Amino acid sequence: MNSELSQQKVEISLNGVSMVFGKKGKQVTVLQDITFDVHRNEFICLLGPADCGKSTLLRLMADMLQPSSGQILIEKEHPREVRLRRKFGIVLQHPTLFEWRTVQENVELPLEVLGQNRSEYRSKVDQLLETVGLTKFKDYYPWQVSGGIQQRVAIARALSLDPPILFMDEPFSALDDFTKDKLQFELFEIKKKMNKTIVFVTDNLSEAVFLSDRIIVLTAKPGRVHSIHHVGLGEERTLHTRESDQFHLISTAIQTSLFQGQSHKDV
Ligand SMILES: Nc1ncnc2c1ncn2[C@@H]1O[C@H](COP(=O)(O)OP(=O)(O)OP(=O)(O)O)[C@@H](O)[C@H]1O
Repeated sequence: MNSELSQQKVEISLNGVSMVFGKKGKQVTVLQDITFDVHRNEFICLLGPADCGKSTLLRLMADMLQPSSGQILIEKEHPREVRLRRKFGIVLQHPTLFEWRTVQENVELPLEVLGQNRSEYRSKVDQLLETVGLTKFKDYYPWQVSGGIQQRVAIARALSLDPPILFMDEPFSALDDFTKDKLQFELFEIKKKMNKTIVFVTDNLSEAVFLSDRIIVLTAKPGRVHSIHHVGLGEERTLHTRESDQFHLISTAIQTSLFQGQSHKDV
């Protein structure tokens, strides 16, 4: 571990986490003995081949599933406690917005459900819409805006209660390359501005390198931690980041890990 990282507070810790599903009368081990920490304000990507258990791992962290063995702690508590205190937000591949509510009303929904007073949260929501670049779309309905804008709405909604942690499951995979690049850049800026810890699932190497502080490379079935890579691109990401020597260097190293992780004999 580099010394800068060792000084940061551990926010999420996974210790020997395994997940076994029963499928057609058979037990299938999807994740095996997963151990790593996520530090406060870190951007971590879970990267691995299709079907290696990335989404399952994210769902375990978000208390949507319980591990078959091992332990997950967030701020030293069970994910359930943290979920009940609404200390994390979740963004999935498809934004699942309410079609009959405007962009602003979709973003406000979690605050409304909690019974908060609209006059008190309005200025906070306005600020959030500004941060994620949605101010000019706030009175539109989801069907009137593009897929990229819809996903921004889902991100803003996940941030509406100002949780310190964001779990994101392939949120940009359904978008075209141009929109994807734009949203990756914007997400990096949002993370910096709002000081969030982000755990992001992807099978896109370039996306993982562009966004992350560290990348956890998982092996093919069962998913295990093959290697953990410090990306080392610093605090600024620009249109030229992908052209840098460091970007190519780290991408090549991760590509090798992914390749090795496909074949368990090589791990
Ligand atoms: N509730 C469940 N019951 C049984 N099997 C499941 C369940 N959830 C996931 N699986 C299985 O776990 C395996 C891993 O799925 P998961 O979605 O976590 O992989 P992934 O790496 O995110 O895949 P992809 O990149 O293709 O989205 C799959 O074979 C899937 O069928």
